[in-house]
Amino acid sequence: MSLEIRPVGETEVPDWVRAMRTGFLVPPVAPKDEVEIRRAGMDLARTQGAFDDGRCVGTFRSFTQRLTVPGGTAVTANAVTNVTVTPTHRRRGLLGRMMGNALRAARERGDAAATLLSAEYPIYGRFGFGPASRVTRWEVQVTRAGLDPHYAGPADGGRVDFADGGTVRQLAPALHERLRARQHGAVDRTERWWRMATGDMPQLGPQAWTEPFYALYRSPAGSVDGLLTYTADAVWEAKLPMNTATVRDLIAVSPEAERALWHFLFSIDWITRVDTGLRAPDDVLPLLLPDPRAARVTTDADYMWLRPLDVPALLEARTYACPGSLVLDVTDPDGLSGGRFALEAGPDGASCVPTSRPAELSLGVGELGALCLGDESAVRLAALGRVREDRPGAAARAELMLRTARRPWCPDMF
Ligand SMILES: CC(=O)SCCNC(=O)CCNC(=O)[C@H](O)C(C)(C)COP(=O)(O)OP(=O)(O)OC[C@H]1O[C@@H](n2cnc3c(N)ncnc32)[C@H](O)[C@@H]1OP(=O)(O)O
Repeated sequence: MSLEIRPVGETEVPDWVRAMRTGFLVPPVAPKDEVEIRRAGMDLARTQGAFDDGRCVGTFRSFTQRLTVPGGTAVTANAVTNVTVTPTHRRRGLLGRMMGNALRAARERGDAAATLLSAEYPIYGRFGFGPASRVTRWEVQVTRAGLDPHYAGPADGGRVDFADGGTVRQLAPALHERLRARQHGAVDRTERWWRMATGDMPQLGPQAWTEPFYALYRSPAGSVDGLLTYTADAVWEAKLPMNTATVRDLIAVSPEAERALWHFLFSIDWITRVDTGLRAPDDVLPLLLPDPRAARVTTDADYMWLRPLDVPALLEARTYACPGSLVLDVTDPDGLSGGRFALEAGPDGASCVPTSRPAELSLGVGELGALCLGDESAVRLAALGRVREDRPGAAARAELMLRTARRPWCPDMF
C-alpha cells in the first residue's frame, strides 16, 4: 500500500471533503456547494491530504490565527482543524505525519504557538499540546432564577435593541475587536466568520441554518458594547410555555452590557429555560442570578489546546500578575521549541531569553501550553509530577506570576 502525504491539489478538494466527512461520521459524499464554500476558506498550501493509491484517506488543515494572551496582546498561532483519518487507515501514524509537517512549517514561519479544539482528550498531548482554556455550559431554570419579573430594561441608561443580520455584520466586528483586546484566549473572527454567523453565507455543518435573534446593547453614550445572538424553540405543554432560549453568541466589553444582555434574555416572555452555550468557566452568569443554583452545569471541559512553538515570543507577549523571575527548562521531544529560558516578568511585560543558568522549574512543552494563558496551576501540575521544582518554591512563584484574575476564554469554534 503506498501512502503519501502532501498538500492537496485543486482537483482533489472534493475527494478531500468526502474523506473529511467520512472521518467525522457525516455521509461520505462531497456536495458541490459545500466543496465550494470550504474551498473558499482553504489555503491549499496548508491543507494536507493522506492518499492511498490516489484516494484521500486523511485530512488536515491549518490557518493563521491571532490569539490574545494575558494583557491583551495577540500572537500569531497556527490553528489546526479538519483533522481526520479514515477508519480503514487509523493508527498507522498518518495523523502523526501530518501534524509533524504542520508544526515544522509553523515553526519555520515563526508562529508563536499552534492551537486546536480537541475532539477527544487523549489525541494531542503527544504532539506537545496542553489544555490551555476551559468552557462551562449552564442550563438555567428561569422560573427558579429569582430575577425581577418586572425587569423592563437596563437601569443604567443604556438600551437593548433587536438588530438584523446586516446591522450585526456592520457593527459587531468592531465590538469583537474590542473584546479580543481584553479577553485572553479569544481569537480573531474573519469577515467570512461574520457572514456565516449572520446567514449571509451558507453555514457548514449537519444542522440547517436558522435565523437567530440578535440584540445589541448600547451604552448611555451610544456605543455598541454588547451583542447577544440566540435562538428559541416553541414548546407548550398543557397551555404552559416551556421554551428554551439557546445562546449562540454573547460578547460584551463592559460589565453593564454583559449584565443587561443576560437580564434581557431572562426577561423574555415564554422563555422558561436558557441554554448558555459554551462560556468561560468564571462567567458572571450564575452569580447574576439571585438563586445561582438555578444554573445547572451541563458541560465543564477542556477547550482550546495550545502547543508552544516559540517560547520567548509566547512568554514575552503576555503580562504577569506580579513581578518575578523564573528559569524554565522546557523539554520538547519534537525538537521544535525546547530549551532553558530566563523569564523576567511583571504586570508591564516580560523578557524571556535562552540561558545557561540552573533550571528552577522543569516541564514539558505541553505543560507550558497548559500554563501559558493562565488557566492551569503550576502547583497542581507539580503535585501531579508533571512539572518538577528544581528550586523549592518555584512552582508557587510560577503560580503567582502566570495565573490570571479572570480566566482565559475562547468564545469560538474553529
Ligand atoms: C482539531 C481537530 O480537527 S479534532 C478532530 C480529530 N478527528 C477525529 O476525532 C475524527 C475521528 N478520528 C480520527 O479521524 C483519527 O482516529 C485521528 C485523526 C484522531 C487519529 O488518526 P491516526 O492516524 O489513527 O493517528 P496516529 O496513528 O497518527 O496516532 C498517533 C498516536 O496517537 C494515538 N491516538 C490517535 N488517536 C487517538 C484517540 N482518539 N485516542 C487515543 N489515542 C489516540 C495513537 O494510538 C498513536 O499512539 P502511539 O504512537 O502510541 O501508537
